[in-house]
Amino acid sequence: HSVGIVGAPFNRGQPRDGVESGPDLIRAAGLLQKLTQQGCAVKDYGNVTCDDVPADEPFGCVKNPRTVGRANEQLSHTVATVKREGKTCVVLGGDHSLAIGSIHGHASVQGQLGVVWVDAHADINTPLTTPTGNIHGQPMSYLIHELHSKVPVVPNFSWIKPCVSARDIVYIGLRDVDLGEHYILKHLGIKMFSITEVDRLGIAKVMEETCDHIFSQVQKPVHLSYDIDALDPTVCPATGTPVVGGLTYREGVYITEHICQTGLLSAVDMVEVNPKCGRTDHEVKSTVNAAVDLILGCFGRVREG
Ligand SMILES: N[C@@]1(C(=O)O)CN(C[C@@H]2CCCCN2)C[C@@H]1CCC[B-](O)(O)O
Ligand SMILES: [Mn+2]
Ligand SMILES: [Mn+2]
Repeated sequence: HSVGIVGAPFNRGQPRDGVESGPDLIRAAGLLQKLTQQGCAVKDYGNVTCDDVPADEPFGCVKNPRTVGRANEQLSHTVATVKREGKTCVVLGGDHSLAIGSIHGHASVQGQLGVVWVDAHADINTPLTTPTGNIHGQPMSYLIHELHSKVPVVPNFSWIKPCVSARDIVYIGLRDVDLGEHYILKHLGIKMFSITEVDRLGIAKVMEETCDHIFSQVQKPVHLSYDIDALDPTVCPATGTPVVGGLTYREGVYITEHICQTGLLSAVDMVEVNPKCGRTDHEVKSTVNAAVDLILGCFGRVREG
């Protein structure tokens, strides 16, 4: 595997400090060395700059729109460069608003994508449905063709062209979905496996059905957007919006191993690691180490050795 690492220390998509340290914490835990040891060719593209845009007043409810929009435009260009160089792109977050730039840049080079969104949350609020105004709860709404007419043009977001079809999306791990999001998911008929389905079917069947759904019409490159809060807070406590009853470590890793085996993984985001949300050093380490292991699973690490 040829891998390009991009740091996206974004924190303006949500209110908590600390998530901007995610990229360098994950690097410090040895991600690049471990990928190299398991046979990957790894290139580090450094961190995308995301300086605060001055006077970044809310746009309706939407908070920090200009800063988040500008940072994602930069990220989109960087991800496109990594893809043009023929590498699988790994974006290290940073909050989940980075999926705007990551998926946009990916699609600008690869065209039609399959998106697997692993998360406790759907992150599909529009500027008009968001209960918090935090853009990390909204990224998908800016990217989906079928929602284009429902999303107002936010300052510094006009560069975004919708690039994902509702039928090419699968959610895994949902357990905290807002009313407006649930309406959107049902109205668009988006495939989702909540934690209830994971319990009912088992993770192996969930992954089999996920791949059947995404590859039903045609094989396409896969964008895996992995929010660390999909895993249970006992495994990954150091995150901004923890929700009880999450995926086990084993289920989390199984997802990445299965996606790896398709041979179609083209980009992966690893987001929402926030060291300041860990109460002890052990909690931070547990969260960061899980993030590293999930990424290693994307690139061929198998637990049997
Ligand atoms: N839907 C949300 C939004 O702010 O839009 C509301 N939710 C918090 C709220 C707390 C009270 C019970 C209901 N949930 C967080 C989520 C965004 C998560 C972003 B992610 O990147 O962590 O997934
Ligand atoms: Mn989440
Ligand atoms: Mn998320």
